[in-house]
Amino acid sequence: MLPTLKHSKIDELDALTITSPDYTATVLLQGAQLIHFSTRTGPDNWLWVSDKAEYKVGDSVRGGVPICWPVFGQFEANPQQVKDSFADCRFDLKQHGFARNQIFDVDLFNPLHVNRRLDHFSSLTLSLPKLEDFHPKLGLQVKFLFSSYSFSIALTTTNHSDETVHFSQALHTYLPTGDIEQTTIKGLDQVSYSDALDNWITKTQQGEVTFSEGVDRIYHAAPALIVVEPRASLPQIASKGSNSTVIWNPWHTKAHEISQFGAEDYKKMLCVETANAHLDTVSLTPGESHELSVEIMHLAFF
Ligand SMILES: O=P(O)(O)OC[C@H]1O[C@@H](O)[C@H](O)[C@@H](O)[C@@H]1O
Repeated sequence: MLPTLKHSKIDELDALTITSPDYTATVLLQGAQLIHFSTRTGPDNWLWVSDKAEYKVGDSVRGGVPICWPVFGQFEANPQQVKDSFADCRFDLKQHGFARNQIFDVDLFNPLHVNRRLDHFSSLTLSLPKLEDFHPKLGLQVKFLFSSYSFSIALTTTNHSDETVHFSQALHTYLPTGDIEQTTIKGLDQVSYSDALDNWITKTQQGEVTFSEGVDRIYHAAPALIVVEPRASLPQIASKGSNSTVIWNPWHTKAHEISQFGAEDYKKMLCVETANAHLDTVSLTPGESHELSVEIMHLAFF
């Protein structure tokens, strides 16, 4: 049976749900935000979404995979060339850009792709509509691929202006965990990072990443990662077009500063973000495109 696409409303927001016998995925048109993916063998949501999530126009939902674009993090913390590229931008770039609050257009739903290994995928392609007065002129297309064992999200940014544009971005993936204090991330040993909670000092990761206090770090590399947590599943994360990885958990100490976030939520989530952020930015000459993508598989489900 081919996957089907159904439109629904979650409170104020339009959602598209793709259903096949092997998997289910739900994407919000606001922000092209994936909020649910599950498979027959991994039936719980692979993404963390806050119980306090609000589905309101103009507010990014806390959870799933928000898209930070065309600027990651606080605008002022970006390199000067990014700030210069967006100096005349009339959209709100204070934190994580503005794409996460925009309503995307649906370009295409394709229920069946087959790869060389004869795995079946469906795809959904959304794009940022042409925005009046968006300067510099950048296009953004978001393509989701769903299969019985993985999902991927690819952001393609195209420079339609007549000058070089420098930007930053992230696929801000929220993952669930059974217990943050027993969660580790493998793959970042010896990678240097900027510690946002310690004056942006550069440090070097020793061994696996563990969580016993708030973590807000930008690692200066994007290797393949495995998240090890107490439940049986082991998300494996592969990135392309990315040179930085953001790891974030606000802990109870900052929980109250985060919207749509409960006091205890930090125990059950972590963010592993596929990014070009902080010292790492993308530069596009006129007419050039760049693709950033993440693929998540669950090893234990094979
Ligand atoms: O509350 P927001 O805007 O969704 O941001 C959440 C977090 O996003 C992370 O990517 C940042 O590293 C954190 O510093 C930030 O607090």
